[in-house]
Formats: sequence, C-alpha cells, structure tokens
Amino acid sequence: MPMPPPPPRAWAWCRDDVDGYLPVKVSKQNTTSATVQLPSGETKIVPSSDILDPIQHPENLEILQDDLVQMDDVNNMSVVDNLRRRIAAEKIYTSVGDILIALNPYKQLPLYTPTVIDDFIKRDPVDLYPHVFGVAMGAFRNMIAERANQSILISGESGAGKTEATKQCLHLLSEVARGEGGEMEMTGIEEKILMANPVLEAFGNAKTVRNDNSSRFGKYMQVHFNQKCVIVGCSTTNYLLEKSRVVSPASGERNFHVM
Ligand SMILES: Nc1ncnc2c1ncn2[C@@H]1O[C@H](COP(=O)(O)OP(=O)(O)OP(=O)(O)O)[C@@H](O)[C@H]1O
Repeated sequence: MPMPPPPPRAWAWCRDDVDGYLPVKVSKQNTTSATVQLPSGETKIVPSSDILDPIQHPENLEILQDDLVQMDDVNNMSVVDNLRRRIAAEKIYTSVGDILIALNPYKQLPLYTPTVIDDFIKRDPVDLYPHVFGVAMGAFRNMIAERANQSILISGESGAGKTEATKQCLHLLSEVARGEGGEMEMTGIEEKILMANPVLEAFGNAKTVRNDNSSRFGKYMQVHFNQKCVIVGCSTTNYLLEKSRVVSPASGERNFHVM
C-alpha cells in the first residue's frame, strides 16, 4: 500500500515577542508544540498555543498593501504584519479608505521634499500613494468643490507624531494656497504659525517618558482662506491644558518647559 503524500505545509499566524505576529509555515503540530518555518527561513519549535489563525491568502504576504480596505484577509495579525513590512520599507503612511495611518519612523525620511509637494498639488490623487499631503490636499480640494469648511482630525498616543503631521498639513496648505501679487505677502503663514509655536510649547509642553517635547494640551487650529482660496490667517485655540502638572508632574516627568 503506497504511503499517503505528506499534508501540505499550512500557513498560519504565530505570536512573536518582538514583532507581535509573524506569518509562519507549520510543518508539524501536536497538542503542545509546533515546528514552524519563520519568514527568515529559520525553523523553530514554538508552543502550539502560539499558533493562531490560518492564513487564507499566503500569496498576499509579499504585497505591501497601500489601503487596508483592499486586503483580502483583514484581522489584527494581517494588519500589524502589513504595517510592519511597510515601515521596514520606509512607507510610513497607509490608508484605510479616507483615514490615514501614520507610523512614526523616528528619523528624517525624504518624504516632504518640494518634488513630493508638487506631485500632491498637481497630480491626480488616484495616481498617488498614501501621504499626509494627500489628506491636506483632499481637504483643500473639498473646500473648493463644496464651498464649505473642512476638518482634519489628527489623533494618536503621546509621541505618535501628531504635531509633526499638523506641521506637514500646514506646510502643504501654505504651498497650495499661495496668493499672487499683493496676497503673496500673506504667505509664509506656516512660518508665522511655527514662530508662535515656541511660546505655546514653552507654556504647554513638557518632557515626559515618551516624548521630550510632549504637548500637554489640545490645539484647535483654524486656517482661514479668502474667496480666492488664498490663506489670509490662522487662529489657534488651546484646550485641556494639564495645569495639574505645575504642582504634581508624574514620576520621571517634568512640568512645563517655561522656568
Ligand atoms: N513623520 C515623522 N518623521 C520623522 N520624525 C517624526 C515624524 N513624526 C514624528 N517624528 C518624531 O517623533 C517625535 C514625537 O512626535 P510629535 O511631537 O509629533 O508627537 P505627538 O503625537 O505630537 O506627541 P504628544 O502627544 O506627546 O505631544 C518628534 O520629536 C519627531 O522628531
């Protein structure tokens, strides 16, 4: 009687201490342990309890998906894996439909050059890729099309890069909404807003265990445009300032920068 062929190696998600989840090929598994092949090619024995769901579409594991909505398998593991591979390739932005996920690379990447700005201002969005400039440009285009105010909501945990993303939005808007002739004087709005920042930060930012320059207040910023869609001003409203920090900063943290 000929031996039956060995079962094909099955792809599954495996818990990992460093990366969260890794796609592995399971070659053997019993109730307590499993032999798996890691993406690096290394073979390892892991507890069976670390083997999670099967991977339905292993052929997609090499794809860096720009938009999570386009993924065939959407779960915590596939999303984390896609984002991990994207940031390894220095693609820090990923779309989820109209929402943009930004991962903090903690290093300067050439993502904000004049050429990139030019692309986002001039090219059709369908030919472009996820980027914070795309969000700012989308808001600008919608403002013109709908003749209505637009909002960009930037949220995330401390140190995630909200302040940086805000600056990039203002940078794009100041480039696209430049006036001509006399109105040109009103440009440089980004510089003016940025010049106000040290004062706001002195009284509202503090060194924390996560971020040396952590904003301890919320900022509601309004950029004002005239009928010709040229920026004519900006106002900032501060809210939720952590005044308690003056007398009771958390352990290992400082109160405000101002002395
Ligand atoms: N896109 C980016 N490219 C390079 N560095 C970045 C980027 N985003 C953030 N960083 C770095 O991470 C640090 C923290 O970012 P940022 O201050 O924007 O965080 P935050 O979300 O505003 O934090 P908090 O809520 O504590 O104020 C910054 O000092 C900056 O150097």
